[in-house]
Amino acid sequence: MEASPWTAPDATGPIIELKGLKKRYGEQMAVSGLNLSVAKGEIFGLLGPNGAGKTTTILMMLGLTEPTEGSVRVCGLDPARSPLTVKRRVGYMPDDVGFYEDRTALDNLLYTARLNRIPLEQARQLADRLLERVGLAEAKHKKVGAFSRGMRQRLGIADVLIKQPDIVILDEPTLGIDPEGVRELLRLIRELSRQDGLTVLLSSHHLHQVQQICDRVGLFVRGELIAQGDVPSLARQLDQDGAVTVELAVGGWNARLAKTLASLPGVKEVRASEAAGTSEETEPADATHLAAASDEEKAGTTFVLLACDRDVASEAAATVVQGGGRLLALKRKQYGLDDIYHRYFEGGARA
Ligand SMILES: Nc1ncnc2c1ncn2[C@@H]1O[C@H](COP(=O)(O)OP(=O)(O)OP(=O)(O)O)[C@@H](O)[C@H]1O
Repeated sequence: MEASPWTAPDATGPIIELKGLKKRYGEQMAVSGLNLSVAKGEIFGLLGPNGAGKTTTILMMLGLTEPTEGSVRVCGLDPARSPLTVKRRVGYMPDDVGFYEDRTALDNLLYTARLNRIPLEQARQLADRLLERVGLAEAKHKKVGAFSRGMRQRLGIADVLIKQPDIVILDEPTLGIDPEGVRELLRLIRELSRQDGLTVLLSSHHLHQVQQICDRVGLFVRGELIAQGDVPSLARQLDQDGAVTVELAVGGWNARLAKTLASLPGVKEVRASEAAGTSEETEPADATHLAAASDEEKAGTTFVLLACDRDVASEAAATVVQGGGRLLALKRKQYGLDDIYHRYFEGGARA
């Protein structure tokens, strides 16, 4: 018989809570001191390179492997003590979902429903609804062996949803799917979170995809969550580490302006290039309103890139205006997860 939960599920608290979580395999520390909270309805992305500890963490959340140290709470339950209850409330989709290949999509779902003790009539209704939801209504009587990778993944989602879980954990859900299939799958995941209040934990290497749909992201490196937050807050963290780029389009550029900008505290480098034959590197991406400028004006425009260790945008603007220049465009570079990923994972400050 299953042990009773340590704490009652709390409607307002985090639906997933990991504290000081560690997992050791022999000499190898697969997960070391992980702290993480995920709120109900949130889409959280676990992002990290191979061997970072993502799967091990997921297995501990599912009660499939025991932590060496620390605590796991999923829906207020300890998965190691209440594995069956946790299994009922959490749907897990591994990166390669196993189906009965010679059975139809519908039969596979009904089989999962039976394992979860869902009465047949209810299971049929649920399966029909879910197949519709994941865009497989037409293919419900086709054998899964003939399904494409994208169709299998969508069926995988229906398969984890048939037991009506509170949380779904998706391990590399978009692996091997074509771009259109990826878009469809991401749209579906987003919809399930927003419309149905489902909590989604998504493990991935794919920065762009994670960035598109996750509310928050955790960066996993060598068993540690080195940073977590929404993308803008991770970007701010990146800025604080010293990497802001301010881009300006200036009319009436001159050597004095260059010198004054270079002397602003925090400015490390000033690079300027004329509009005619400008390099992409220094042309502000947001300089669209320059399109309205006359050729004469454009010809007199200089694109200026300031490499800084803090945000100097407003001081730079004031400097240009006070120095007699015309400020035609200004842009502070926004960092995406790509920049963050490279910074942290590939020889960056903390790597
Ligand atoms: N059963 C096991 N026995 C021994 N070592 C293991 C075991 N499972 C995982 N490891 C090790 O623990 C570390 C973390 O592995 P894990 O599979 O959790 O990483 P991951 O982030 O999921 O990687 P991937 O993206 O490749 O799936 C790796 O160094 C791995 O070799």
